[in-house]
Amino acid sequence: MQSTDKPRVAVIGAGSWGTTFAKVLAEGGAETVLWARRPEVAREITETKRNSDYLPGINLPRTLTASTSLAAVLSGAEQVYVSVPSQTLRSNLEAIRALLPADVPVVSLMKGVEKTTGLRMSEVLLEGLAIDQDRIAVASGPNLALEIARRQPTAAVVSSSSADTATAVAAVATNPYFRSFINTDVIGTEFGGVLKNLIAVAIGIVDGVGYGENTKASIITRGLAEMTEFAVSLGAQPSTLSGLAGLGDLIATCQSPLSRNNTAGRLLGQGYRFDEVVRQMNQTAEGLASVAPILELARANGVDMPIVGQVGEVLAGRLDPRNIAPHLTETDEPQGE
Ligand SMILES: NC(=O)c1ccc[n+]([C@@H]2O[C@H](COP(=O)([O-])OP(=O)(O)OC[C@H]3O[C@@H](n4cnc5c(N)ncnc54)[C@H](O)[C@@H]3O)[C@@H](O)[C@H]2O)c1
Ligand SMILES: O=P(O)(O)OC[C@H](O)CO
Repeated sequence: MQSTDKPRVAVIGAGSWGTTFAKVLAEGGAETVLWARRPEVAREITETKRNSDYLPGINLPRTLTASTSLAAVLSGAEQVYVSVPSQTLRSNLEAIRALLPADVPVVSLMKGVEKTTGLRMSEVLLEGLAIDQDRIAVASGPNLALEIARRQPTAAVVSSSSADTATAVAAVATNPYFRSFINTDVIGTEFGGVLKNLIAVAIGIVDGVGYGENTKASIITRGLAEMTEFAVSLGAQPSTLSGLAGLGDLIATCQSPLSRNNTAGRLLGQGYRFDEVVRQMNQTAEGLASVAPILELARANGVDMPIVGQVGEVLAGRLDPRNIAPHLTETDEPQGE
């Protein structure tokens, strides 16, 4: 990155999180430009400093502008942040690849896995952009967009196989109300964000059914054990799963009505079918698409995921949501905690 006081950064995706992260970067001092898919969204952000569809009531920084031109947004960017729905990343990268400035860090803000391949978002970035792995970073943590857009104090973690890249990104993605820590455990950081969504769907389901705090605490606690076993089996450090990207995000997502995954679960628990829930959600609930590929990876690695498995059964319409709670283990045999 050039050593200017105001680095120029690009954010791809003007939904809730892309817009909020752009606000974080701009309020940390970066010259920030957002890429929006829809012209009316780009116009509203640039002209009225609002993104009313995604962040109602939030005033965006005066310096923040948006455009539908990827070339204009990426030109001169010293860091690039990507926040589109995970299932659309690969096709978005086809347009980004030729326009990406040389040698700049590319940061995934996403929390899903690709349904067709089971790949994490940093792996899709690696394939789709054909850049050095050390240029790729991911940012994750207990980061509900609307709270951060309201400048409520929050921490995140930036992870890259290169500590230098993680440090450079965290230095820019920090402001008085948003603090970025760093680590080099990309696998643990990404899987933390993906897996907590699935547990949040389970929590939403039992909430919708009407079960109380004991049920939810049991699912959160056993869910963290399930998340940790899965992620460690795929190469994560256990400590990452007890950090911001694991436990931290699990707490935020499971207890907040702002969470789309939690909301989707609640609708399922109230008796709506999967297709009805998808129709009602007008924002991305990543967990719904990640269940199947995560269960596939778990099977391939010999990991039991009873809670995520039950979520999959509810989504498929094979399990009554009221029966999800007792299924915290694969068998009725007593097990060590
Ligand atoms: N919203 C949050 O609180 C939050 C926080 C942390 C991480 N995330 C993650 O950020 C990612 C983006 O989530 P979000 O909340 O911004 O979602 P969103 O639904 O609010 O916005 C998604 C954005 O991607 C754009 N997009 C680009 N290409 C698209 C395509 N082909 N199809 C559909 N939309 C396309 C949409 O126009 C929209 O602006 C997800 O992986 C999510 O898990 C979200
Ligand atoms: O709204 P959700 O469920 O996608 O969760 C948002 C963030 O990931 C919380 O950290």
